[in-house]
Amino acid sequence: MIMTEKQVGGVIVLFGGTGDLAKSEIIPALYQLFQEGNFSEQFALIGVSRTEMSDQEYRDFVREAMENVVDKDTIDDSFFQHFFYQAADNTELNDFKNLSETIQKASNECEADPSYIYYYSIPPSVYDDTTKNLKESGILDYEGSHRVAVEKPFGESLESAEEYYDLLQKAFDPQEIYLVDHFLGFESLQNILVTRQANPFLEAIWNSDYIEQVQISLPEDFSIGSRGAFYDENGALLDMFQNHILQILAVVAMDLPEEMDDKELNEKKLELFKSIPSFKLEDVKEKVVRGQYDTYREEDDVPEESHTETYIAIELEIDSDRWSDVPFYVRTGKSLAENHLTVDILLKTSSKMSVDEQPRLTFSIEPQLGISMVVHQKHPTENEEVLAAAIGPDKETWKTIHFPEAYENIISDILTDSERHIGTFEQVKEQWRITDSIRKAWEDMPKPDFPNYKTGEIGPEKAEDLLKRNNHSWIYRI
Ligand SMILES: NC(=O)C1=CN([C@@H]2O[C@H](COP(=O)(O)OP(=O)(O)OC[C@H]3O[C@@H](n4cnc5c(N)ncnc54)[C@H](OP(=O)(O)O)[C@@H]3O)[C@@H](O)[C@H]2O)C=CC1
Ligand SMILES: O=C1O[C@H](COP(=O)(O)O)[C@@H](O)[C@H](O)[C@H]1O
Repeated sequence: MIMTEKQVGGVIVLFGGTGDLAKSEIIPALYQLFQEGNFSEQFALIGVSRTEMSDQEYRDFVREAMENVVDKDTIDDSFFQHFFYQAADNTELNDFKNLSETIQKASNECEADPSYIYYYSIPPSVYDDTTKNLKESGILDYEGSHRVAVEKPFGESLESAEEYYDLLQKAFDPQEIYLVDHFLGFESLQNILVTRQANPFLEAIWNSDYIEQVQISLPEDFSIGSRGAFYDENGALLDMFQNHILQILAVVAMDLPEEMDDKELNEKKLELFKSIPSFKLEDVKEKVVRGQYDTYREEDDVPEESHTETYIAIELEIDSDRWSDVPFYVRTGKSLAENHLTVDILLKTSSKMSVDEQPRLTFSIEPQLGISMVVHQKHPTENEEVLAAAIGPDKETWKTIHFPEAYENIISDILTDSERHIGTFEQVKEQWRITDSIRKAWEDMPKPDFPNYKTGEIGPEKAEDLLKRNNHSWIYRI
């Protein structure tokens, strides 16, 4: 159990309750928290989307979502009694009057506590109307506490993120606003911080004296599926780099505070973001590679001439003494040969002999978990040779532990007023500054020659060249 000694109740309004994210992540996480006994009987969830459905149909939908992730014979039916549904177009104030009635009905039936969470699992384009209508319909005037959770990407640029946030602040206090980046909920990402803090020898080498380069890799072996409309507007830069990748990079590169409390960690992370320079046009030409997989333009809701990138590889620099001249390489893409989330810290070697693999420390975040290391050792039979040998991870320890899913940690934070796995708006603004600088340069460059990589392969050739310039190469796990 990850939440608290105390069970929580209240009302969750899940906007986008029929969408991909609700089905694949949010509902299963809620079920897990329910199963662990974190919810009291006094809780209700209202799914909202434009699709017409009865409460019973929504309960069936939720059951189906659960059947995808747990054995259907083991599902606890009492979970579904807490679910209700309201069809509403979030852009229509009138529909919020119906929503208000459904909230009252669900609250009465479940005797729900007067604590309200509004989860925006909806396209960013409807965030503003949702906030306005929640306020104007009087829902936010109900007695009790009100919190809002907003999915990434938060905004479409620094400017629009500021506008969204201003509007949110007209309806909610800053401490009631949760900007969700679910990667921060990965236990194995948080583990990087704890490992650094708990092993002083690591902090001692966590700098350019010992570290030659860092690689953060998030290749995905699946396509954009049914998310064409959303994806084509965003691309890999906004979908993965602006949020997840920059947050991972911050966890790896930030200075550690003296006290590992949430506030100080967030401040150190903000300092790190501020030390990443914005990209200039020349930097982008040299250090940013984009790609598109061969069949992307045939996907549903994707224009035939789309120039949206489904792949990016970027070399970032961090302007600090700790990281001077250490390149941070990041890459992500759809329809690739690999599927994992891995952070490789490549270490300098003093070995005179040439060894194929460089010494490194690896944090495997998904789907494998754990830490492993490659060190240079004496060759057992050839006295004059050195070989690279792997150490760990300790699979036996991991086997005995249940790792909460990312969304369990995130939702648990929202329910319990914690900010452990939540970033801040100041960080989001810095993330946009960096991202916008790349986008601005792209606007001034000729359109890329897309598509430029084959489904099921490692990505565009130019991504290889990006590292070759520095005599480095990507670590692939195929
Ligand atoms: N899917 C994923 O893996 C992840 C998604 N996210 C973020 O989560 C959010 C949702 O993504 P995802 O679930 O994939 O998107 P989907 O397109 O699958 O779902 C969107 C949901 O919003 C509803 N919706 C859309 N427009 C309106 C409207 N005007 N009024 C009311 N409801 C509306 C849709 O239902 P209907 O059409 O019936 O109205 C649907 O339930 C996005 O911000 C995305 O960036 C974040 C992390 C991962
Ligand atoms: O936010 C997103 O994340 C997923 C990857 O997250 P995971 O938890 O499924 O590994 C990514 O596929 C998606 O495009 C993006 O919107």
